[in-house]
Amino acid sequence: MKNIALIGSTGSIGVQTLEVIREHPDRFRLVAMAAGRNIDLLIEQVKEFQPQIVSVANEEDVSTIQQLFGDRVQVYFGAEGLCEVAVHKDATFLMNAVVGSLGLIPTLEAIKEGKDIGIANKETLVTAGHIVTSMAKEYNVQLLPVDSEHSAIFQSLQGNRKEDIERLILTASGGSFRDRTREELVGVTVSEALNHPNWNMGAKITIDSATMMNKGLEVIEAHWLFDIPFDKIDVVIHKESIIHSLVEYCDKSVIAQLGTPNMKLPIAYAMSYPERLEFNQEKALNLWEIGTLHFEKPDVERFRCLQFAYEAGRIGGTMPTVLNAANEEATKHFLEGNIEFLSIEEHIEKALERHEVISHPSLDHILEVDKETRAFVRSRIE
Ligand SMILES: NC(=O)C1=CN([C@@H]2O[C@H](COP(=O)(O)OP(=O)(O)OC[C@H]3O[C@@H](n4cnc5c(N)ncnc54)[C@H](OP(=O)(O)O)[C@@H]3O)[C@@H](O)[C@H]2O)C=CC1
Ligand SMILES: CC(=O)[C@@H](O)[C@H](O)COP(=O)(O)O
Ligand SMILES: [Mn+2]
Repeated sequence: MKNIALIGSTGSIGVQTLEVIREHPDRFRLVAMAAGRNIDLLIEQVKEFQPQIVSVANEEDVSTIQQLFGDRVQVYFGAEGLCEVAVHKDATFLMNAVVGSLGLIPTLEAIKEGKDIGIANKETLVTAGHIVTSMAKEYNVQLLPVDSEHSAIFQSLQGNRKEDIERLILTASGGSFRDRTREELVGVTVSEALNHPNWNMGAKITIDSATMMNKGLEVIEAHWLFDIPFDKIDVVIHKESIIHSLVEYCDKSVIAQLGTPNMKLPIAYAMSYPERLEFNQEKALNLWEIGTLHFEKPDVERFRCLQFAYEAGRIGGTMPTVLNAANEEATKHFLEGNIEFLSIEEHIEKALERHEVISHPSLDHILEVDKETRAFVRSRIE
């Protein structure tokens, strides 16, 4: 039995993590969970999974949970609450399914307590990948990829030697606006941007997918997870999202992982690695039905965020922190209807241009740069 702590239980990855736990009660038990503001869903989850502790984003929601569950559940809130859940004494595995760099501190705290981490929350690796990976090594904990592309790479690496890797190839769907020209992006609406062709995900990552910042963040995520230089990480547009990513080896053999677009597979693989769980209810891949798969080179003039991410990743230090923080802030304002879709990349570009990079940043530097970048983007928008 593996005891799981889950942060981000009410989100897209969180809900699917709970489905995996529900379908495999002989393998997993939920002992601690954290949500943000979706208290109605959290209450249903607490009733069903009966964790020992829960956390919510806001203090005013604590009493609602306490009144319903009394002494059966301890209730925390805010950033400290997220950490309480992440380090719960009975958990051996943390599923980090929150969105944004707020996942960083709970991840580091869980690593210090020796928990293995299922990492869906890519922003944590983008903003402070050097700290997360070096601490994971120091405390001998596993960072198990949940992001579909990184799970595919992880699966394609099994049984092979790291020194034989020639190249990682990340696939990208191209997002909601894959077939539009730059001119056709002027004035696009939030609901158009949220209409991802293949995946049903949270709002922030769906917008990231439309700007292709998602793929940029994933390039940096792959760099840290697999310790591969940026020159050896490529992106290919593959509109069907059937091949989840590929690894090319020195003999030019390419190993890929395929499947229907379904996040439960990578979630379960991270939780059960190195074993695989049976999934009888999920739709199997039917290549006869699919027939044809397509591949294209991404146009970095059209998808500028992908280029920004490569540049920020190569510069390193605090540059990826700025990339991530500016993107989080600008995307939030797009979702709130305050800025145009194409302004997202402008705000990120300006934040990157003005930043004086710190080459080997400490955690304090990262937190300060994150805060300062968000304030800069906010001030431009206001
Ligand atoms: N969805 C997907 O298929 C994939 C997602 N990912 C990555 O996984 C992560 C999660 O994505 P996704 O599930 O789509 O996101 P969602 O927006 O669906 O869920 C985010 C979760 O974080 C919680 N949360 C937000 N703010 C706070 C806060 N201040 N305190 C505590 N909890 C908070 C939300 O709580 P609440 O809703 O209650 O406010 C929710 O549970 C992201 O980093 C994303 O990039 C990676 C690959 C695929
Ligand atoms: C499911 C998943 O891992 C997402 O990150 C997905 O890959 C987004 O699709 P894009 O390829 O459009 O960014
Ligand atoms: Mn992905």
